[in-house]
Amino acid sequence: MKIGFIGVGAMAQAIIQGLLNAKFVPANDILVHSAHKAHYENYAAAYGLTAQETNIALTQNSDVVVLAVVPKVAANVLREIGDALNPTKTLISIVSGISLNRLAELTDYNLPILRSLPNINSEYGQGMTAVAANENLVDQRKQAALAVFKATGEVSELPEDQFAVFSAISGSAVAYVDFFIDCLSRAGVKYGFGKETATKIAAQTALGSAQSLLASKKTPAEMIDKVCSPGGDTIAGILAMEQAGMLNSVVKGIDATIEKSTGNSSK
Ligand SMILES: NC(=O)C1=CN([C@@H]2O[C@H](COP(=O)(O)OP(=O)(O)OC[C@H]3O[C@@H](n4cnc5c(N)ncnc54)[C@H](OP(=O)(O)O)[C@@H]3O)[C@@H](O)[C@H]2O)C=CC1
Ligand SMILES: O=C(O)[C@@H]1CCC=N1
Repeated sequence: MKIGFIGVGAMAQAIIQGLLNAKFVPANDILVHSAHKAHYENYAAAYGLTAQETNIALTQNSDVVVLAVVPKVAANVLREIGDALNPTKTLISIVSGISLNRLAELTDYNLPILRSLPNINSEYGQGMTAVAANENLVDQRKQAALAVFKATGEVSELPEDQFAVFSAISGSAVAYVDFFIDCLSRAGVKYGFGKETATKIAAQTALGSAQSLLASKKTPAEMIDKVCSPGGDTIAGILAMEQAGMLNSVVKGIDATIEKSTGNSSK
């Protein structure tokens, strides 16, 4: 199976590296093209991928075409490759905010299309990807498209009307979780730890907490209660964080993320 990536930015590279790590396909079966020749050619050369001169050539030579450009250029790229797509090829979009119907409208209503929203942790096989398939993507072809993301982490099939929220609490939330880790690390620095040491401690604590939460099948609140010894230090910290508006700050951040991706305000 030849997989072509239109765009080799941050998210495409994370998926490609995840696929290479998983040995999903031979490196030269991954085709790439992007806006800047030096960028996609150097990237292809570094990892043994196959560079393509144009988006159209990439589409013609791929079984699966992954649209990995930013939303504002996606429509033009889809119009450009429309004639090179046909129902024997699967179109996968990772573009935030573009519906299955809009993808078909810009190309061809007969195409098998998978709308996806991955996250950057795909690079290390720790991704979390939402997918929605159109009615033309079924059976083996659908399984092959899902396999691209299963090779790089967890996959959840979701109705399209949940994609914006998913994107906020997963795609974008990688940055928010890292932001929290950085906050812990800076607090460590305030009290004299070196930044590198503090970050390692905070990151391992976040990793261990997430793994323990999933393994325990308990709720986050139950895990919090186990850490808060009666009359102890942690409950004092939780109360101070809440007094500073922790929960509201996070929800406001998610509101802003959803508003940006949909143009709709929840208020
Ligand atoms: N970053 C993330 O964590 C996530 C991103 N996404 C989605 O992924 C998409 C890409 O985001 P991201 O990787 O962050 O963005 P980047 O800006 O890092 O990458 C965009 C890529 O598009 C390429 N490009 C621009 N114009 C064209 C064109 N006309 N033809 C071919 N390639 C073109 C650029 O080329 P060049 O490199 O040569 O300049 C670049 O490689 C977005 O739609 C975003 O919504 C979804 C989930 C998570
Ligand atoms: O910031 C963005 O627009 C993309 C979508 C989800 C994560 N990154």
